[in-house]
Amino acid sequence: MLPDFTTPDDFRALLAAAPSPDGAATEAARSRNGQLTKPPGALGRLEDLAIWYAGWRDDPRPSIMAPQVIVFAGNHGVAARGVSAFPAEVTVQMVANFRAGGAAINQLAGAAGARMDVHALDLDRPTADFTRGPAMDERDLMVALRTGWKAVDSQADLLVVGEMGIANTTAAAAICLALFGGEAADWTGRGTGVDDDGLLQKRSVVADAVERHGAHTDGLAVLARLGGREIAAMAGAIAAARQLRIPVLLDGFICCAAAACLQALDARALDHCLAGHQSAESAHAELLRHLGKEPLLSLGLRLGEGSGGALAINILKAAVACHSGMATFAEAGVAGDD
Ligand SMILES: O=C(O)c1ccc[n+]([C@@H]2O[C@H](COP(=O)([O-])O)[C@@H](O)[C@H]2O)c1
Ligand SMILES: Cc1cc2nc[nH]c2cc1C
Repeated sequence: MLPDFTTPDDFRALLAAAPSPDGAATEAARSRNGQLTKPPGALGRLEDLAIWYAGWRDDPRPSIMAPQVIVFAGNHGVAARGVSAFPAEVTVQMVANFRAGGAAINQLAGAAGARMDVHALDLDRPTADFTRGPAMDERDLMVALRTGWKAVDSQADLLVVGEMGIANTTAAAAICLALFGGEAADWTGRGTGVDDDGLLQKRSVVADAVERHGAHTDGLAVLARLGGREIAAMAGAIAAARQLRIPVLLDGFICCAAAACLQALDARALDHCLAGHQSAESAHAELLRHLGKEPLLSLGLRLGEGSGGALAINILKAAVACHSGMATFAEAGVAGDD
């Protein structure tokens, strides 16, 4: 059962008390892996993926039958500052496209055998322009966090969270600058494809925002001041998945910025997460280094929507299928190496 929360302190307490992978299931999976009909280590990273998954699911021989993809959408006041190649109306238009089945993520979730849910958060009430004040007040932050928290299906066995929000690469860059420091240019990329002038404008908006709000180590303060509703909802969903022992495949730059806010709250908060892919958004590689995550895929995607996470479901499914479905040396009558 998923506990509920109402205040930021409740949320912090839940994160601090979140479950860890099961040691006995991990060890049993490691032992099984050593008996499978292949030279030791020959399935490379797939072996570690399956053992990791087994530990989180508390099942030495698991399967992935019910992956869930959730796309959260939000609108950003900072979009009015000329930081995106596309107008803010695209957010609501793409939500209609997700619901009609016409977006890339519909196809990628389908190809991975995942159910897909879409949550649009108050699209007609954009967050405040964070160069002028906090993007969200505490109430808005808690509503968005709880939307994400409650969106996770407790019966899912793998989760991908994705987003749609024009201007949200600006918010994600500001979050990274506030949490990790450096220069605005280090964290600011082209998003949907701004030109050179747009990139300069975006960098100055990111620098202004962090100058106004200051660098912070508190993940909830950073989420409220510089984030957005879909970013907070992704953080809520990732945190809920941990409570439910549902492993998570992280998506691109914005998803990982949401995850970074959780990591700032608790160093172990992302232990149940893997990086699904490395986005082409220029700062994603550095963000993944800060999260200590090695991406499963690197295909030049810079779409968001959960696309890279959804693609990676297929890799994890394949790893778990090998682990749980292969014969052991004894079962197959194949001579071992001893
Ligand atoms: O996931 C990524 O790494 C990623 C990189 C660039 C753009 N996006 C998507 O593009 C939108 C944000 O881009 P922008 O230029 O409006 O900030 C938002 O809807 C994201 O889903 C996503
Ligand atoms: C068309 C379009 C689709 C998207 N999907 C995620 N972000 C997006 C941004 C745009 C502009």
